[in-house]
Amino acid sequence: MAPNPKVIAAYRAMSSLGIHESKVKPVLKKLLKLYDKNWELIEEENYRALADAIFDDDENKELELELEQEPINKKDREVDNEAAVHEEPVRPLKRLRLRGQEGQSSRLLTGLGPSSTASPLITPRSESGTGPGSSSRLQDNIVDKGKKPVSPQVTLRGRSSVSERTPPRVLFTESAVEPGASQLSNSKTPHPYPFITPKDEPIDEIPDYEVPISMILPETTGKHNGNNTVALQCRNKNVDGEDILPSSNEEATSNAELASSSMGEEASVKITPTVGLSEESEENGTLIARGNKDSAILPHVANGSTTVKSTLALVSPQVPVPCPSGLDDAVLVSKKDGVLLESDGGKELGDHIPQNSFNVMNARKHQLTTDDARAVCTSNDLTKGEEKVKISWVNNSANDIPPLFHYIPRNLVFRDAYVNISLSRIGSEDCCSTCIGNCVLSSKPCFCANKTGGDFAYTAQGVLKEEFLEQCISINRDPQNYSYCKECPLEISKSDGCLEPCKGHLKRKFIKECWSKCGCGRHCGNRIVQRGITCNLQVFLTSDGKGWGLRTLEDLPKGAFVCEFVGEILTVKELHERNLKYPKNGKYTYPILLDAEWDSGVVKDNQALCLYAASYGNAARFINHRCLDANLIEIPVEVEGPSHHYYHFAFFTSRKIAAQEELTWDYGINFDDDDEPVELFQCKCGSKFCRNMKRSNITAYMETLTQ
Ligand SMILES: C[S@@+](CC[C@H](N)C(=O)[O-])C[C@H]1O[C@@H](n2cnc3c(N)ncnc32)[C@H](O)[C@@H]1O
Repeated sequence: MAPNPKVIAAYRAMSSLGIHESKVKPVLKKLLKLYDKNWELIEEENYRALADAIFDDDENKELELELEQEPINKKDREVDNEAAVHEEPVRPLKRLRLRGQEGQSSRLLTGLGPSSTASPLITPRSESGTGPGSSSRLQDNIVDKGKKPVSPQVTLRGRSSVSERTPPRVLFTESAVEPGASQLSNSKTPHPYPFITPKDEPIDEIPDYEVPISMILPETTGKHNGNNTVALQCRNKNVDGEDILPSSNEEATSNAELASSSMGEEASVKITPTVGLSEESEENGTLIARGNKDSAILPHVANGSTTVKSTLALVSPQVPVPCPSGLDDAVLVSKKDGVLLESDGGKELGDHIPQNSFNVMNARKHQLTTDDARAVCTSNDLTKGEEKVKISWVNNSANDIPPLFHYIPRNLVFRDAYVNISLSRIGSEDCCSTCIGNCVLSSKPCFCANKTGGDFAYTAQGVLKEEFLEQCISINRDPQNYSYCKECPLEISKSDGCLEPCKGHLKRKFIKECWSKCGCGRHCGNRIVQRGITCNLQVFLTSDGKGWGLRTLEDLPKGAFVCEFVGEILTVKELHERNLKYPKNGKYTYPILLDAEWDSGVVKDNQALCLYAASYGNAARFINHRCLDANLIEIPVEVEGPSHHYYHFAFFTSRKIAAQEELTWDYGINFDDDDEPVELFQCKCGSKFCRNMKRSNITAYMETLTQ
């Protein structure tokens, strides 16, 4: 193959600085990966980024050597590094390195050097090595959850050691912030969410967005009265005031409309899940679709665009609330015969646009008035009426407010994700079209129970069956339950041509719920997650330094559905692009991979999906991590169709939970994995099984040295 002229030019430029080709090659490779092969960035200022990176690499090696020789003399270096942070230029590579040093100097310093490949690695990572890939993961701000078994600490019920439990599903950025500090505080505490910088803006200028919904479940039901002023910690009511489950089949209403509906297999309306925004259009508040080839089909929005008014979830009357960066990211559009639709109410504006164009959603930036803000605060409902129940929040001082985000009760496609929901894709074996009433009460489980081993996952009381729950818990704790893709979409998404081996995906047990193509009624007991949140939750500031958390205000039985993790549906490629973008904006992310079927063959780009809740999400974004003995467990739930590329990520209680207890789940982080490319948070879960103990102790020890 002919040598790439750009590469040759880079070698030449470095050679003129006296840098040998052998030094340039590995660093250039990393840089190409980091910049997504954007040569312009590399060539800029006569290859300054490349030269910087090579010098950094040299420095790293020197420091590494020093560290080996002089482990205790760390304090001086940290002072130097701190100074370097202050004069740090905006180049991402350098910034990342320095950021890493703050928390874990020696580990990240090896990121670019060949020394990192020298250390023997443990299965399965041993196959991959840590050379180019590891630093790229750092630069991507992606932390995969290590899978390698590490020093066993505790053995649970004869299963694998606690520290082995490292499901690789939640991705955190290293810029995940130090929680707990007030965003509005004027103290010197580091700002917990750097992208939410209070500005001196009048409250009237707070931008607001109306976001049309892309995926609407048929059971989206009543809203509570937003005018109610709710005292903190009051019990929420299901607004419909209805029993969640009917006590008998007779009570259950059949879904006759659908079963006997004239809506045939092809009667769906195509909804484009995506739209791009032009900067120009954003400025004047109108979002112009750039178009997208993919479509989703939704049966229940045949009358056009159903919209959800999504506004900033939290405001304070005294405080100007800036719009977090990226809030413009999730914008969806619906297509209806080329008619221009206005997002509030799906009103037709009458202007026809060409058939092959997607609609313009008038996502005007609403001015949030002081009255609006006051209403939000007095109603103290994080959901702003989007859920059946209110979710209150409490703080310790007027200055503490949870991070700003758009509350959405259902996942929304950001742009490219292929979420094909159509009646025609639901085969007769994927639904129970002949059922009537409540399937769970029926003597013979219907087709929908096949996916859960021929029996329903739920009891007639609407909680998970003990056996099913225990199986899910044990699967999550057993590292044997990982499968590995031949070509991992996560690696492919980096599109740098050098694929690392798949790091493994947990093979989970799915729940399949009855849905609209089923004959049963909306009160069927096999429809739990699709009903949304029904329990009484509250967001609160934790007292142990984890930042905001979510708790229950009522006793919850074992196996009860609490909430699903809701966010924007991104392709992993889009996630990668965001991660490259966000360091610039100082934004943190916490995506969840929907990776249940990635090992099943080649997964198309637009089908490798994740959920991203930084800008658009629900109450689940406040659930903190607890190692191993968390009181929630995540279970994938199939609702709208048999696809396992898109599914719901639902949280159920893994034991009885008393009112006021904080809700936690195990993010699956392997804190002991020295190969982890980025520093996560210092775990303060308090569990006796805490996997971060070793590191906590080391950090505490290092802190005593620097005092
Ligand atoms: C999904 S958010 C949870 C909500 C978050 N506490 C907040 O204030 O918005 C994840 C972040 O919470 C914090 N966190 C979660 N679990 C933690 C734990 N066990 N110890 C310390 N921090 C934790 C970390 O900062 C992490 O990046």
